[in-house]
Amino acid sequence: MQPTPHPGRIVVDRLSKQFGSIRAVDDLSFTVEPGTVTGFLGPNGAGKTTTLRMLLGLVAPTSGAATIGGYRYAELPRPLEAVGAALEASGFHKRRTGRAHLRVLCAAAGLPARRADEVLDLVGMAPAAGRRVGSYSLGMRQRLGLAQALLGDPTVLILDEPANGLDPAGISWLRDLLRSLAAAGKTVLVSSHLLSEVEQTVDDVVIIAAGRSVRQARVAELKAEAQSGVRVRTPHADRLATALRGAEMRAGAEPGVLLVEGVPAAEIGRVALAAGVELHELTPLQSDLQELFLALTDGQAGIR
Ligand SMILES: Nc1ncnc2c1ncn2[C@@H]1O[C@H](COP(=O)(O)OP(=O)(O)OP(=O)(O)O)[C@@H](O)[C@H]1O
Repeated sequence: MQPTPHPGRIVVDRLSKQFGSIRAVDDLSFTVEPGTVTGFLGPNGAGKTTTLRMLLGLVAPTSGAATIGGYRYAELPRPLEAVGAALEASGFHKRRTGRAHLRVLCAAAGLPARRADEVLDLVGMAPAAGRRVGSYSLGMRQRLGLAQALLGDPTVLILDEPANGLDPAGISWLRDLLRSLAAAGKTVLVSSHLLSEVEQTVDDVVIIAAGRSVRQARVAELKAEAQSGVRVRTPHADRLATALRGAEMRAGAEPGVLLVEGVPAAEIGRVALAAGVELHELTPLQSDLQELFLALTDGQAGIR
């Protein structure tokens, strides 16, 4: 007998979708674990939304399977408690208030009406709960979409470009919310076409281009790869360079500054200490994840 999968585990297994002559998703496989925030990244047209729609049973796969806790969406015993999703911030009834919109959904799902106010509060929309959705800004509609996704207190949260339309304070708020949901054991999958937008939010990334997986990794791993060196300032640059022999390095623009590639800052510190070299600065240079993302997806970009 197969072991029962964790109810929060998402498994995408050799998933493909053909739309006429376009292979929107092509033999894609990945797993998303509970307790993590995973970024689902790719350029425009890469196949992110199509994949999420297949996960949510809104589009039938041409082949392969996408399951949540071992079930295809349509087979989930209690879908609202299993999965909450926000695909796009439209499709709201413009003349209803945010509160009324959510109360209709509560009634349909057998949830108490007060749950509408609880989730509006959770997404910072309590002050606008009584306003018509038609008067909401894009960012407010995004928050309402998120509130809707959270209604059933689901184990898994699937969000398509949730940061769209949010201001910097909103993005930072979203980051904290998603991190706290993951810390509470939920599975969070968020799509984005900007790695830089989600790099501080996500633990893992699945990067796709032209419907295919190009990279799956921990963000920390990608950051280490994209790391563009360590700046070291010392009055004994020559001695340090000798002690670090073998490492790739060049002199910085200022005297006493060395730029070292491929050796972590901690290791440079250790070598300097062992060699009795005084350090005045040891700075890992800003990694440029977006550059790495572009390099990974280059030439296979989305628009087909
Ligand atoms: N219903 C459909 N009929 C035909 N083609 C479709 C359909 N839905 C998506 N596609 C095509 O499938 C490809 C993938 O689209 P998808 O919306 O999944 O990409 P995406 O990664 O979400 O892009 P974006 O970042 O621009 O939202 C595109 O070429 C798109 O035109």
